[in-house]
Amino acid sequence: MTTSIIGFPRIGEHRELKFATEHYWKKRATKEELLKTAQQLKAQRWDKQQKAGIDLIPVGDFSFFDTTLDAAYLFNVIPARYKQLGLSSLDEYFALARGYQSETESVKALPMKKWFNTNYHYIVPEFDDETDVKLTGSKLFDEINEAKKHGIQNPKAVIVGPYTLLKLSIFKGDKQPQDFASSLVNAYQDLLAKLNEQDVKWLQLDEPALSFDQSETDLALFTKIYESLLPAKKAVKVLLQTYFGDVRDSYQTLIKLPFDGIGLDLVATTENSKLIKENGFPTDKVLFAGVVNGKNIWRNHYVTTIETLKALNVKGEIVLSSSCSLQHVPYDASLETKLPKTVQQHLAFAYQKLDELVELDAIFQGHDQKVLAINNELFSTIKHPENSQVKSRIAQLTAADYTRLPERSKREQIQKQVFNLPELPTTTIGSFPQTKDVRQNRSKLRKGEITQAEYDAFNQAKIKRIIEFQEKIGVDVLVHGEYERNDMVEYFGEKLDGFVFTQNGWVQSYGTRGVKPPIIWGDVSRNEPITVDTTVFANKLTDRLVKGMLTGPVTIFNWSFPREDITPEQSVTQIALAIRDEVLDLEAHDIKIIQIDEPALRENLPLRKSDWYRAYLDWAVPAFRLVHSGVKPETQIHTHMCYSEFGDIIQAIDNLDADVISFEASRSDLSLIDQLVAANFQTEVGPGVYDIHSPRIPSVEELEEIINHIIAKLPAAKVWINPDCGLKTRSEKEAFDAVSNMVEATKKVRSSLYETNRSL
Ligand SMILES: CN1c2c(nc(N)[nH]c2=O)NC[C@@H]1CNc1ccc(C(=O)N[C@@H](CCC(=O)N[C@@H](CCC(=O)N[C@@H](CCC(=O)O)C(=O)O)C(=O)O)C(=O)O)cc1
Ligand SMILES: N[C@@H](CCS)C(=O)O
Ligand SMILES: [Zn+2]
Repeated sequence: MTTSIIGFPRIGEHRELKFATEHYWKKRATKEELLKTAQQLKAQRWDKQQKAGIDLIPVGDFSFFDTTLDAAYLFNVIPARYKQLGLSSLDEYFALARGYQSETESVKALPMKKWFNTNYHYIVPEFDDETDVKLTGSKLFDEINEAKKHGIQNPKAVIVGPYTLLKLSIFKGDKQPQDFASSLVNAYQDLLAKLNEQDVKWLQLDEPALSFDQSETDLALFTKIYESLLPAKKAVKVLLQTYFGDVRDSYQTLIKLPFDGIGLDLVATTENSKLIKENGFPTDKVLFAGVVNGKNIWRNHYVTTIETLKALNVKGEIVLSSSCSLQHVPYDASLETKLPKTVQQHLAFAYQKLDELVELDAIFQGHDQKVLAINNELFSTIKHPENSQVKSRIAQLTAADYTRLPERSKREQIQKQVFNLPELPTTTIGSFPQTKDVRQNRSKLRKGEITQAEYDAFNQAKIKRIIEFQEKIGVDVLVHGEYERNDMVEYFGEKLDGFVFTQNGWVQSYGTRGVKPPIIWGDVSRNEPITVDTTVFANKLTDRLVKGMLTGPVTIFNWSFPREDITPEQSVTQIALAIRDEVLDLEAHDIKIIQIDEPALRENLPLRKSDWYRAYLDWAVPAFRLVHSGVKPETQIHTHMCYSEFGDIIQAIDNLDADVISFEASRSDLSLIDQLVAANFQTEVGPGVYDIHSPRIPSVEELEEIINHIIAKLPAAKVWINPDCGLKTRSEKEAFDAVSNMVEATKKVRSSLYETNRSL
């Protein structure tokens, strides 16, 4: 046994799981049809891995929505309000992930958060004082049986570990994570017993939470859990798997505990290699060396990898593995037929990464030096297109380019006067539903079935309709709807020089939703306007304010596959200059409010706090300022962020120096508001008043209550009212009803505010 992977993409080579699940949700397919698609996809993944020659194949990494939710469901971490719905287990599972609404019932979805520093989102499990943790589910065991039946003789069972499960969950009652440790240990012991019965040889417990800073209390909890759990393992070997970062504070603990294997990410950081070299690695444990990058799509440079492995000087057994689950990269680079060969030959998606592991293994064992030479030759020819103009523009930047004048409080006064908006102005985050006809229109353009003029005319009709809708219900700051965008990052990538695109490079973002990240291949520049035509078209249709809508440089970078020959700071600055030009162009075309979305700002924050500023925020925040520092005082700059923990970087967010920021806050119970108050946050804020990822429509009363809650804490003069993210994933009915309720609720709160003011 010499190769393994942590996990594999599960959406299907052609997103079969997305379509099957969405059909099931719309009652256009039966449960049996959905299960059949899932079965076929699992079989295909196993076949691919087996054929490639992977020795230890993960089972349990498949999911209908999210594997953290799968673990919570398996262990009965299901709040009573979902159980009370009396649904089938599959529908109950989906209710946790997406919320549930019927004639008589209405339950919100559990919160969704970014999975560490990726664009994948997990569902946050919820414990309360009534949570009775025990092994009640069977998914993992069913999949082990299924895999064995399919001919996978030696499956590696995979599940989120107990420590990470506790660290990522929310606790609604008085009980704290440590209060659930012993019942969780019992449940995992039962899991081990079942796997023993199934004659499973390896269990991979994913504990990526160890990549965060660990306090003494954290480590004590971790140790307590595993000291109790590991004696129950009997014949099952336990692999403690980490990824995305280093285990500097837990390494000593890990090597002392009786794990049979330890999995470390040797790509994201050099720290883990350093730990092994300096402290040694126990000969009685297997090192699962994460050497093939699960987060980026470039080919592995074998010489460097072999050197890294040799330098570890590990005397015991080494299994070559991926640095994290391969779910963060697309399935198959060989499906990409339109890329220039100069680019294509450097790509490795999940299938190619399986081959890389097997080839590396052969080289490491001294069998295949020819492959090594071919790989070396490939790397000697790599050449990223350079742009000297961009380089010299960056060289000439000074502090003034990063500073917007006058200061924000003065701008706030000027803008209030110029715009004369009512209290609690309403707006949306940008996108309106990307309905089937919108996608089909784009698909027809791609296939050459319609002309560009026909494509544009269709989108213009959509823009006209959505402007009319917003005017009719009384939204204060309008958007054009983003109909022309396949995605908020891919679209910008397509319009900028320096990017290349895949036809089928889909990666799961959450549930059934996927993205096709563009690839940064050369220096980035803007050679033509991007959004000016559509925004100006919308602006001319109404007397109300229309907000221009851009994606910020950090988000464009984070949600693309980045080149690795220049630093992230260099790439982001190049993109920032390109978006700056677009901002100034919009302003020159009479667009008075411009939103520059940065939902990924928090995502790429280093996992270790000591690296936050020096290694990231010190250049990421200025990059945003560079984008908007050139506009007039009366041009209002908005930004938007969603689905991350913002509490700990609130100051950095204020330092972006935007005029207004909209946040996702509704799914996380608006706790962000208290943090904003505590931080004396200066930017005007639009805390999302409802969750757009759920099909559930919030009532006017519910929204009134939320708005009142917000303005009880924040000064109404600084508050905007908006949904928590764009509406592109909703149906038109869901979006229209919810936004109408939001505007109606705002009007009611507004009039009661005026009443109160009058009576004072
Ligand atoms: C806001 N978020 C985003 C994130 N990351 C991004 N890169 N973009 C985001 O907007 N991260 C955080 C959050 C939440 N994440 C997401 C991610 C993805 C979606 C989403 O709605 N994805 C769509 C796919 C979008 C897209 O690229 N569409 C293309 C292709 C459409 C297509 O499938 N076309 C078919 C034909 C159409 C038909 O006949 O019906 C085809 O080509 O075969 C496009 O519009 O052109 C998804 O469905 O997964 C939301 C939030
Ligand atoms: N403007 C984008 C932001 C999503 S994070 C949208 O509305 O979809
Ligand atoms: Zn968002």
